[in-house]
Amino acid sequence: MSTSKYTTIPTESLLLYWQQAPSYIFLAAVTALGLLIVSLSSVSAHSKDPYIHHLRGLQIVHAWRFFTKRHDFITGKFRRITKDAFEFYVNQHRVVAIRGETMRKIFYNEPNISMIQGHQFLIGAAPSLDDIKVTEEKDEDLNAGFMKRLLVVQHKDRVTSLIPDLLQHIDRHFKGLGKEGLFDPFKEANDIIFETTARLSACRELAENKDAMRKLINVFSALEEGTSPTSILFPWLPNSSRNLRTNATGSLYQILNSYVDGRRNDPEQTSDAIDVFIADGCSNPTIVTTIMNILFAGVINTGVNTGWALVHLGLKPEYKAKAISELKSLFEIHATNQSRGSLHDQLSSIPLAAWEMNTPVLEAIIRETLRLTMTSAPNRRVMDTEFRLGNVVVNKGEFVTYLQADAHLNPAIYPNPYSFDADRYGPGREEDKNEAYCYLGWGAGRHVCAGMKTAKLEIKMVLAMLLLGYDYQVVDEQGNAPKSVPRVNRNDHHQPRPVPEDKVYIKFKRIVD
Ligand code: HEM
Repeated sequence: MSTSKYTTIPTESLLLYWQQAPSYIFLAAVTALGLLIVSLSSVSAHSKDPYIHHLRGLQIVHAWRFFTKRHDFITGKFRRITKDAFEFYVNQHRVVAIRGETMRKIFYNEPNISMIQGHQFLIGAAPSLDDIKVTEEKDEDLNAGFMKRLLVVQHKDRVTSLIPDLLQHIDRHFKGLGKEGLFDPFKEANDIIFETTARLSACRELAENKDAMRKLINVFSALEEGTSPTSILFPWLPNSSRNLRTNATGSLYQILNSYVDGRRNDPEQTSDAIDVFIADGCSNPTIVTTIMNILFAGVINTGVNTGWALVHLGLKPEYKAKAISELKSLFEIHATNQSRGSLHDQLSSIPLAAWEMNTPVLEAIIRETLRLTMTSAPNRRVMDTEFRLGNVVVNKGEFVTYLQADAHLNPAIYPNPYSFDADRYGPGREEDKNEAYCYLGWGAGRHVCAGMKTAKLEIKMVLAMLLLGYDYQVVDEQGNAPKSVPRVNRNDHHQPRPVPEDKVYIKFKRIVD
């Protein structure tokens, strides 16, 4: 009898053994083989450009780090090299990472590089009806069509008429948390912004339906989970996260489509966005795609930055006091006899123009919040002929990536860059003018955020409601004041919340009726 602990499989039974192997063994083997092929095939590919540092080693390892630890990967590599650009490969596609003012200026100004294609390939996550084989009519430039509809959604008359509703949504949400207690600022800010963005971009029935809101929020989280590095780097592998993504997009379509149908069948026409789109002759897929994209922009950026603004103000009493005083003086100027009721009624008396133009303290707080949060990497794909960034050349079809942290956390531009200091933009300092395009919170050059006004209004309204309606402090898991400002999870390029060890809460007590 053999004493070996290993079983020897005779060669002739290997085939049989393989055929009978459970499917996960098969999957693992296919994965390993795929990894090997991808790694080996890209290991030696590199340009001879003397201005670009070529990352040696297995390209799949670099690509993996780019998708899982993007911030650490890019900053770590730049720390070790002297050139201002390095290249690596993602699925055979060359990606060039750049740094410094000269290349940043060209990156943000160049017309022939595509932001959409850059983000689609190197970030993913945005929902697309292509994933569920629902087609939009393609007779218009889709991006131009989307921008046109975004203007409709953000038209000042519509937004003005919706201000009372938006404030009521925010107030109702906060009231739902009770008179005092603890909440997670990132979760609640995310949910509130989701609701207000749904009110702005879709219709009242959707924003007021708590179940539908909850389902949509869950679907958006599933979309993020469905954009795993594996699904991007090994698109040919059977992959559960891709199924998750397809299912999530399917549910998203179903929910939003039912509201579009609902409005189509309702004889009463409102000024809600869906009705305006229907009146403009848009098809259901076009309307659903528009709402999905606006919600997505709101979810990934507005929610997380609102959460951070609440945290920074909670930790900086001097800015909190300044913000409260600014809001109270707006009240005094704009309050009418009719607006002496609840907090949201009172805030509704502040006109849109005043929210936009007469809130310099809140503006500076948002600006500084974004500088600290928005440190990930916008991406571009070269569409026409080669793209020259000074001496660095990127060819048609290839990608360029620029880490915003290169500017936002650069001590030569923003002294003491990790500290929250909303006065750094004021007269005499103006640190955001220290270099060209060194403030990138809302983008720059060719791609400035098209939803900035909406996002700012939403953030200001949430801050106003919490600052005027509550006493609040930021506390850690033990209920104590945190010893330092929570660190941003800079490797999360979807929603940079605090790193898990620095999780914080808002301890609140309502002080108005
Ligand atoms: C605090 C919230 C937000 C922040 C910080 C933010 C930031 C940005 C940034 C940095 C860019 C440029 C990206 C790049 O260069 O690759 C951008 C572009 C864009 N954003 Fe926002 N965004 C926010 C909210 C929104 C919202 C709510 C919408 C829609 C309602 C929106 C719509 C867009 C669009 C359509 C573009 C592309 C513009 C273009 O193609 O030129 N954003 N945003």
